[in-house]
Parts: sequence; structure tokens; C-alpha cells
Amino acid sequence: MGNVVFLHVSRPDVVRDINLCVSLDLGKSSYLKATHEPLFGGGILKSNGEAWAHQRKIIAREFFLDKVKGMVDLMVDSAQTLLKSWEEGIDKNGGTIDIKIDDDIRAYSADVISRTCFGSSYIKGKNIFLKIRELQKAVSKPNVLAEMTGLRFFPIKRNKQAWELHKQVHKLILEIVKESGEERNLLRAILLSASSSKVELAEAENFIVDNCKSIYFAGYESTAVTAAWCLMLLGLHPEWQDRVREEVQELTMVIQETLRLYPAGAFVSRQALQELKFGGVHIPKGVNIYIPVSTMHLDPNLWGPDVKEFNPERFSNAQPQLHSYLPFGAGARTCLGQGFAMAELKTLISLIISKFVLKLSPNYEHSPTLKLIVEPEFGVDLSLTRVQGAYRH
Ligand code: HEM
Repeated sequence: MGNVVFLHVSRPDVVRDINLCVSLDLGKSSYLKATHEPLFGGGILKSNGEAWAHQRKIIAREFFLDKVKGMVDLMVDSAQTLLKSWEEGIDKNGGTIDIKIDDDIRAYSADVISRTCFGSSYIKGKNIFLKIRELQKAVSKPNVLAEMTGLRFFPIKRNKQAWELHKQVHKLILEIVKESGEERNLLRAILLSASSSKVELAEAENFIVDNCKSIYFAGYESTAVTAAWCLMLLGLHPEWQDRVREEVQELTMVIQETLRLYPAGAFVSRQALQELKFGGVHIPKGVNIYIPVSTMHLDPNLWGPDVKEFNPERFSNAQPQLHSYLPFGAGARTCLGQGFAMAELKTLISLIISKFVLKLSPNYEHSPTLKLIVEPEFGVDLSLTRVQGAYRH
């Protein structure tokens, strides 16, 4: 078990130092030496050093702002299934429905990321998400320390199931790779890079599969869960629904505030690739440092006395102090899909708000729970009616 430090102080200056010292030390690990475990393998999320830098270069350019702008129509298309099924549900049910929204939101997020990754093979690609979700459940344990230290990968029964799922996902991704033509998408970019790097076939296959899995996980689950939290908060605060209907720009603040209260990534983590000292703390080489994001996000000294309240207004004037707001992490390893995620969230939520009035259902049970990311344990239950009058599209 590796040594672990939890940084339970809310010190933006220390977080900045950690990011500067740790993530810029690129180390020397090769792709093959990267940790191999069933969920992430040696993909971008878990690799370090040159292996990480290489993968980041390939993937990041697929999510530059100009590319993201070109994906908005695709996102609008992906939202249609959800919008239509909610409208039909309301009409059939005499003007209102009570639903658990999570599966519909996940289906939207899966559709968007699958089209981005796999282009025209996206329907086949979506089946992979179901398996990755099973895989995520198979490796998740209530004990957070075991989650992060690798203990969960000892060969107990649960792990046999995880490795079995891992094999199935590997096979499915390679099937899509074999079928894929010349069209330009993320899979193709990863493919070209793997084939130009003159490595053994098995290594090239791992490179492709592990990065597809990393993108699936990073891009699908966190965005879907953030959308669910955001709709829960809007259901609880009808005044903010009105404000967003009046002025869609207000939605950015609503999403920022959602990410402050419910950051999908509970921890930003770094490994000390060399001995370090900051904030008076000595960190030996090899130690894993975990910064619990909510410690920063819920500190009244950084955010004021109303820190536990939903108040998107706090983002209207000043941007938060650097390194005190970490929903997408910070430094060299900051989330490379954040522009994409914000576009995806804004597209879906603005379409929903323009068509439906949301109310938190009495069936909703509030229980944020950590399953690698912070999710609503029992899902989000909303009562929906159609928007009347001027805003109806
Ligand atoms: C609301 C949605 C999202 C949230 C809250 C989120 C959050 C995060 C966080 C906290 C990190 C770690 C950053 C650090 O260590 O400093 C991260 C990394 C990453 N995210 Fe996201 N993310 C989201 C959506 C996405 C999407 C849509 C994609 C891609 C399509 C994506 C791709 C990645 C990748 C590849 C990394 C690893 C970067 C690296 O290690 O160099 N994320 N994300």
C-alpha cells in the first residue's frame, strides 16, 4: 500500500505549490511501466511522466475550443430523445410527471461522448458505457482509502468480476477499432498516434483501449452527475429557473455554483515523484497527496458565511481566488475536457429549462455518496410540467 497524505487544510497557496512542484515533474515512466488495473489501465488519468505528456498532447487537441464549438449541434441532437420522452410522458399523464432523471441524463452524456469518440460507430460504442459502469461498481468500495491505494485490486471475488468486465470492454473497443474507417474523431487520433509510435501490437492495443476507457470515464460519468445535481438544485430553487429562462447567461453561474457544492471529483491527487517540502510539511518521494476538494469549496474564510447555501450570484462579479475553486483541478493536469463539459451541460440544461418547470419531488432522498465520484445515491426525483407561454420553444 502506498503512503497517502490527505491535505485537510484549506490553503490555496499550498495547493498551488503542490501543482507546481508535483505535476511539472514529469518523471521518466514509460507507458508499459504505468500501473495496470481494470478501470483505468495505463491511460491518461493514471499515467505519469513522458507517457502522460504524450497522451495529453494527443487528447487535448481534440477538445480545443474551436473543436468544441463545432460539437454543439451534435449535443442538441443528442438531447432530443430525452426532451421528447419527457414531453410525451407529461402529455400522457395529464400535464405532470414524477421521474427519476438519472438514466435519461446518463443516456444523453453517453450519446454525446460516444459520438465524439467514435463518430458513426457511436451506437456500438454506447454499449461499452454500460460495461464500464458495471466495472466502476465492481471496483467501488465504501472505504475511500482502499479506493485510492490500490488495495481493491487484490484478487478477491469482486476483482475477478472486474477483470472479466475489463476483458469484455477491451474486446468491444478493439472491435470498433477494426471497423472504424477514415473519419476524423478521437478514436482515430489515438489510433494514428499508437500506430506511428513503433511499439509492440499488445502495447498499442493497451494504449488505445486504456485511453478510450479513460475518456469514457472522465467524460461521461462526471458530466452526467453534474447535470443531475444541477437539475436537483434548480428544482429546489424555482427563482433561478426563471432567471435562466430570462437570461441564459445566468446558467454559467448556476453550473459553477453546482460544481462548488457538488464537485464530481472529490479529490485532486498528485504523486510526489521526488522529495518535497511545502507549507512546512515534508513529503517523502512516492507519497500520494489527496486534496479533498470540498474542504476548499466549503470554507467560510474563502467563500463567506453563506458557504453552505446555493447562491450562484457569488460568481457574478468576482471569479474565485486562484486554487480555492477546484472542480476541474488545477495546473498542468487540469481537466482537459472542461470546455466540452461546460458546453454539454449548458446545452442540455438550457433546453430542459426552456421546456419544463422543475420541482424537487417528495420522493427525492438527499444522500451524496462517493463511488469514485460524488453521486446522488438514490438518484434525483423531479416533478415536471411544461413551461407555459413565452419561453416555450
Ligand atoms: C463536469 C464534468 C467534469 C468534471 C467535474 C471533471 C473534473 C476533472 C478533474 C477534477 C480532473 C483532475 C484534474 C487535476 O488533477 O488537476 C479531471 C481530469 C481529466 N478530465 Fe475531466 N471533468 C469533467 C468532464 C470531462 C470531460 C467531458 C472530459 C473529456 C471528454 C474530461 C477529460 C478529462 C481528462 C482526460 C482528465 C485527465 C487530465 C490529465 O491527467 O492530464 N473531463 N477532470
